[in-house]
Amino acid sequence: MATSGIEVTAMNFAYDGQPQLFSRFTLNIAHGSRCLLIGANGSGKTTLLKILAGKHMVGGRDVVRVLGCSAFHDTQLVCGGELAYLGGSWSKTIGSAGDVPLQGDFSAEHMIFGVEGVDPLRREKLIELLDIDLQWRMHKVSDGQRRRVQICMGLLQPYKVLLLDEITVDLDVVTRMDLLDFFKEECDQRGATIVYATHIFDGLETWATHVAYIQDGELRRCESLAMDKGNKENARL
Ligand SMILES: Nc1ncnc2c1ncn2[C@@H]1O[C@H](COP(=O)(O)OP(=O)(O)OP(=O)(O)O)[C@@H](O)[C@H]1O
Repeated sequence: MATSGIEVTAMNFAYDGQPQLFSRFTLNIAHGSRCLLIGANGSGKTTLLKILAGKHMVGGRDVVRVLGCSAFHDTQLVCGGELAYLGGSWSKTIGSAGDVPLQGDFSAEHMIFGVEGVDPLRREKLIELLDIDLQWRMHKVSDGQRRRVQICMGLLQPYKVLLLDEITVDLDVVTRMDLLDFFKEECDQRGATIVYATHIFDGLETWATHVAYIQDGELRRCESLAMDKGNKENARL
């Protein structure tokens, strides 16, 4: 069964009062791929992921398509958990104050078990994988521990498309590798599609199936890595 993954067609985008960041930008990511999104600081990776996550309205319904639906207009994609975005710091937007870090004396258990309609086995697996102590108080843990709870919550629903923006940056090496293995399993077993923006390439040479390289809002390269397996070129990602 052929299912569409991510399709961006001739997309134009600029932040208010800024020059055009994406101009007639086109990208196709096949269903079931693990695509690395790479590029220099400011090249547009986060912006692209947020657009794919339906956080910005860009053009009409046909410009940014995820799983055959419009990323922005078809809100059931995000509400139903099929399209998930994990990135940035854990914050909430408060009116004119902008993004304010999440504060408050909550336990990890309160946060994780607060997500409704979750398969308990999947939840158990994630808690174990991320080595989370349910008694952690969220305002007293390290950045990496807080990040693990954030990742756990973001993965509780079995997404079909997962957009990751540098989320493994605070994780220790072992947890990062375990998580990458979990993502690979999710693609192989459930046909999930993952786009992962990162600057840390350790262990990704054989993990990724595709790489997309953007420079100043332009797609410079988008290709399969499968043919290159074992090729030293990949090690220089
Ligand atoms: N909210 C915003 N308003 C205006 N301009 C923005 C905003 N967010 C990002 N930009 C600009 O858009 C461009 C792309 O930023 P973006 O965050 O997408 O890059 P990036 O590739 O994710 O960078 P990094 O690797 O540093 O995370 C940059 O020039 C940035 O200054």
